[in-house]
Amino acid sequence: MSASSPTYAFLGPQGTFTEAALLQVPDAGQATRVPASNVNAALDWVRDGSVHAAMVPIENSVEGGVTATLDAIAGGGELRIIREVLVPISFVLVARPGVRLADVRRVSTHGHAWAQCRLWMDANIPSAEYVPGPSTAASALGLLEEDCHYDAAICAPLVAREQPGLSVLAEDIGDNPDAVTRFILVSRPGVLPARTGADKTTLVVPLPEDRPGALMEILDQFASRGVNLSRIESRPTGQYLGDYFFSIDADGHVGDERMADALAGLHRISPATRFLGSYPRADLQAAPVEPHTADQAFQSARAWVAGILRPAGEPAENGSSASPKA
Ligand SMILES: O=C(O)C(=O)Cc1ccccc1
Repeated sequence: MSASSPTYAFLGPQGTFTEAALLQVPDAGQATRVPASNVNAALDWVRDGSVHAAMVPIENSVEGGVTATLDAIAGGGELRIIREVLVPISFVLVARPGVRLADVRRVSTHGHAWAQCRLWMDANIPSAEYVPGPSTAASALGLLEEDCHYDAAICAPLVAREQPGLSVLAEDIGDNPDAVTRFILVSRPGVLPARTGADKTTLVVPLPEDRPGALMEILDQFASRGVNLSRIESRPTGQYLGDYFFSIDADGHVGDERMADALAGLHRISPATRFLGSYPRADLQAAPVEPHTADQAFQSARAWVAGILRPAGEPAENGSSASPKA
């Protein structure tokens, strides 16, 4: 891995929506791009230093969180999200030339693509059996293999255009024409992306065991500091039945006083809370901030308490005295 040109892993092979997301990263077009066969492999390459960063899907507007990614970043060696990318998604149904829609019995694709084409499938090939694939492009390319055991695949229009061995049986088969998937660029902990004023923070918060109201306490750390949540999902830790963590996206940057204070509160309640990064929002939308939760309000509140604690007559760090002038 050379220091000058970055190496990026992505959920491959070529032609996945994840590759389209990676190509939105300014230097990715010229960078070395390495396809991974699954999200875990891509993230392990980041952890062991074989790549600088990996692009993986995290959430889509129809199915919600991509659990493979939520689980993979929640455990193992620490990782940091340094960027998010939004990709509008449209799907096509492809098959080998000569195969007709009426011939299709088994269809392969990524689970999130299948979930987003359910209505179309029910209306057009109701008896089709689903064959889970590692990615949309992997399923499409699988059709070209000699021993392929399915008849059609759901993938991005680009894959079909670039593969002469595939023909398009149907276009725009997604149930929601406005479907968008969110992808994250993940690196090892290092430099924190600068605060832009329109940022997002991702956290993993283990639910404290057997404590009534624990979830409410967690939520209150955000609510009482004016921090809005844009995603919250519970996931089983896999350790034992009933053991859960929360995967959370919150509006703001750890450099914002209200977010830093909320994180400190979370750490008191759930010390194994994991910080997964603060990074610019893809939509550049700044969250509205009430005056009483702005940085200045936290700073003046801290100064007020410090003044109470300071021995009488001792000047504050900025030289002013805590006691009001007569
Ligand atoms: O399989 C792909 O092409 C991916 O990049 C994962 C995915 C699948 C469905 C919608 C968005 C992303």
